[in-house]
Amino acid sequence: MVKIAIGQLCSTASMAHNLAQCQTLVKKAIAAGAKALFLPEATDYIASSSAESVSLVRSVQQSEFVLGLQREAKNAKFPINVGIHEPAQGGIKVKNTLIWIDEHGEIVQRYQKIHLFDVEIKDGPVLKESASVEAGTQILPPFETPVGRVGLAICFDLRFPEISIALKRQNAQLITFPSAFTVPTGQAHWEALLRARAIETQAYVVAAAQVGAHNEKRRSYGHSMVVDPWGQVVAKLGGEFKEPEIATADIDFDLIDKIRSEMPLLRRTDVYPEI
Ligand SMILES: O=C(O)CNC(=O)[C@H](CS)NC(=O)CCC(=O)C(=O)O
Repeated sequence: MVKIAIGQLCSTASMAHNLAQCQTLVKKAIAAGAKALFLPEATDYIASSSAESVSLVRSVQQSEFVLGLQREAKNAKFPINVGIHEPAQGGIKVKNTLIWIDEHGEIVQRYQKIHLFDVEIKDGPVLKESASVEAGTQILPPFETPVGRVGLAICFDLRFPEISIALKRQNAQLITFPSAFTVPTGQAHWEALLRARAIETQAYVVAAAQVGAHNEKRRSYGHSMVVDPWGQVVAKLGGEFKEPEIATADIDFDLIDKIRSEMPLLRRTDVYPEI
């Protein structure tokens, strides 16, 4: 059994301000006895346009935000999973990535978001992530951490169960979906999707989310949560932003093993392809 924390905040275009919010979250997570902190998608910044996003991006070696979090991780010997932006080749677009900073402060794993959020919902959000973001092309194999074997995915990837199924096949015990969901799609789908991914993978689903108004145009749904491998919501935050908040959950490895042995989900790869 090991405790994890999810952090919920409202990132703006100020990386210094976002780092300060994360430093608060690290303190709260450690005080609560957590052994790792999971932060949302795009925690380094949320811009108000594609052009602003491209103008803000820095390499990890030059990002005050990432360097600051690496210092936190190293000083406290405390792993941090955080969604950031990184420059793409050519300097025209950015990558939407998720990095694992280990207890030595080193970036040891990196996943690049595969599915980009291009939507045009009538009377709802219109967003074209692909205007500024380059899509990833690989599912990252799950990796060992002090809080279990972790598989990485980001936000809109949640709607594509293939990633979760592939991570489960490779024995992930925790699957992350750091997010910045829109309010209407969050109200309609967020919890149902997260619980479905947990139930079908029999893994913990760890979903740290952005919350509140980032700028005049963008607001996120919040409701960060952790779902256990039986589909129960075991940690949950709200949908209003007042201050950076954490919630904690115990990761019970025996529960994962018990559920997987009591109800084996053996795939019929003779009927449909293995993912
Ligand atoms: O823009 C950034 O910097 C950070 N990226 C995001 O906020 C992304 C792309 S706009 N948001 C989503 O994928 C929301 C998905 C969603 O809301 C759904 O699937 O319903």
